[in-house]
Amino acid sequence: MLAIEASGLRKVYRGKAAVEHLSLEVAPGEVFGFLGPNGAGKTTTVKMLLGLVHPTSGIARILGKPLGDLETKAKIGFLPELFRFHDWMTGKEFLRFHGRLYGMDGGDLERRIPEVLELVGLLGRENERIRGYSKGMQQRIGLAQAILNRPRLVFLDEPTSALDPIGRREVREIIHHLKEQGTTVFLNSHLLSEVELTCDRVAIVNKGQVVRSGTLDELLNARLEVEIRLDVLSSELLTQLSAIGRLVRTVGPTVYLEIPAEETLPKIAEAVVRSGARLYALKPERMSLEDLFVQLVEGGVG
Ligand SMILES: Nc1ncnc2c1ncn2[C@@H]1O[C@H](COP(=O)(O)OP(=O)(O)OP(=O)(O)O)[C@@H](O)[C@H]1O
Repeated sequence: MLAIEASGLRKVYRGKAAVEHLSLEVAPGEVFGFLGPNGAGKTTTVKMLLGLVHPTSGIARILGKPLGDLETKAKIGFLPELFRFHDWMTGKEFLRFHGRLYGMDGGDLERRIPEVLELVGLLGRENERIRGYSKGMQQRIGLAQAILNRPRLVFLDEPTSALDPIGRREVREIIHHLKEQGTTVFLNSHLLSEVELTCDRVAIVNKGQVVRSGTLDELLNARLEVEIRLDVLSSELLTQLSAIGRLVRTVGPTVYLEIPAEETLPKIAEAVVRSGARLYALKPERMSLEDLFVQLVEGGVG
């Protein structure tokens, strides 16, 4: 059973589609990154998956059940973006308040609160008012709230955007811990380097549609940029190399070539040797998620 399965989801606001034919599959236990530029339809998608907004059309199942199923809702956690806290409450009061909203009973809630406080590194600070917490602590108490009900699936909307590098690392560790416990994590984020470090699989969404999805290896190994360092570069060799891959640039006798796969590397070496040039380096580097994101979003690749 998939954690999330969506097919042809569409949401129209006042005649304009915010989400269009969106299909997704998220496996249980996976940390899934959902990426896209501002206005791409990410929040609308999450709201539909959470059962907060009705799709105009399309179907989705969450933990095997149709959208809006009440029993399923009890197994889902959610940390909204820029979560507004009742900041006059102490951390503990805040968690108690949310625990009751989740319908947790007193004994279970009192046992669970110290567990989540420990997990987010706030044990010992629970009797202080949230108003006095740093941004990082506020984000962590928000995370504690999102996992209080031991969810099988957690949606985190930009959980690290307000944090410094240490705060980000802490949130990454919490996500890692959730994964170890088998929790599925659906992460909305603009911070692509974070996503590269955290996620097993990603989907990139643009203008309401998924334009690319897969594991990071599948997406990023699909294109390699190779540095070919030579003693001399003849125009014949440059022509031959340009036929093997896409010429990115040359710097003196060094050529940068984009190639589709590692299997192309021996061809490059052969072409160089045949031309009589000497090969000092043949260095493939995979694209960063940021390169791919910019290419898909700016190039409008479907
Ligand atoms: N309640 C609404 N009424 C009308 N239009 C809406 C509503 N919610 C979203 N939209 C529009 O739908 C589109 C997608 O918005 P959405 O908030 O889902 O994008 P997003 O990818 O989450 O963006 P961001 O990264 O900026 O949060 C936008 O053009 C937005 O203006």
